[in-house]
Amino acid sequence: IVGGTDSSPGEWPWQVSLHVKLSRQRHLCGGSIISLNKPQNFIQHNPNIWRVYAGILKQSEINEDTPFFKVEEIIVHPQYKYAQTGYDIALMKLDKPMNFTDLQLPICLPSKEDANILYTDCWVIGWGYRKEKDILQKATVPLMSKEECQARYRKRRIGDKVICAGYDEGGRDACKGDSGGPLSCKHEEVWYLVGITSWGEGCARPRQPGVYTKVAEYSDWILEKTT
Ligand SMILES: Cc1c(O)cccc1C(=O)Nc1cccc2ccc(C(=N)N)cc12
Repeated sequence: IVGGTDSSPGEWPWQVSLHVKLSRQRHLCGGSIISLNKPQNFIQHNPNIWRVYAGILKQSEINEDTPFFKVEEIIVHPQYKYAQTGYDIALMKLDKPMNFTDLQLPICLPSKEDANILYTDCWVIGWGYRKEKDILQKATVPLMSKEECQARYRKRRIGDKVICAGYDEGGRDACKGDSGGPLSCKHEEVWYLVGITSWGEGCARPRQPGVYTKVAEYSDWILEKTT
């Protein structure tokens, strides 16, 4: 996150840190807890190198004694190639059910009908660039129309299944390492997973907004894969 501020304990209980454990272990990207039913027919993606840390505020809280979830199965959207061409969404089935606490809770999924709601209180969070931060960073970002976003990214196709957010003057944005994390919007006292941090040209540059997977456009797919 660029231009953000420190989060408080329990402020974003749906945020998780995805670590990869090979010879070394490190934070790779974010993710969001959504409460699913029984997922099935998950495609394998070498799930056993992943470690999911929930209820974490600082990366320094993580050590060899910190509990984590293993990933039993991963499903990546079948049309995903790379972030810029969309379908940048994946589901991870944890190896055991998560008990919810004040520090680890699911966020609500928007329904397809919610695709046109004008959200005005949206935040992007993560432990990503710049300067890998210890404390989970948060930054509020205004959503942008598809037309304005397309005008900012002439060489790219900005379709209906992404949502853009950012400031024309730049300065506040998600960045590498925040990928997979939530664009959370509060609407009528409820938080919704409106977007998934996907890509952007650089980070927090003027007139180069952040591009997020528009979750409302995938609610059918998510439900199809998890019920
Ligand atoms: C390619 C690259 C780096 O190598 C290092 C840092 C940033 C970048 C980059 O151009 N953009 C990015 C690379 C990977 C994930 C990103 C996620 C969000 C944003 C965003 N601006 N909302 C930019 C990203």
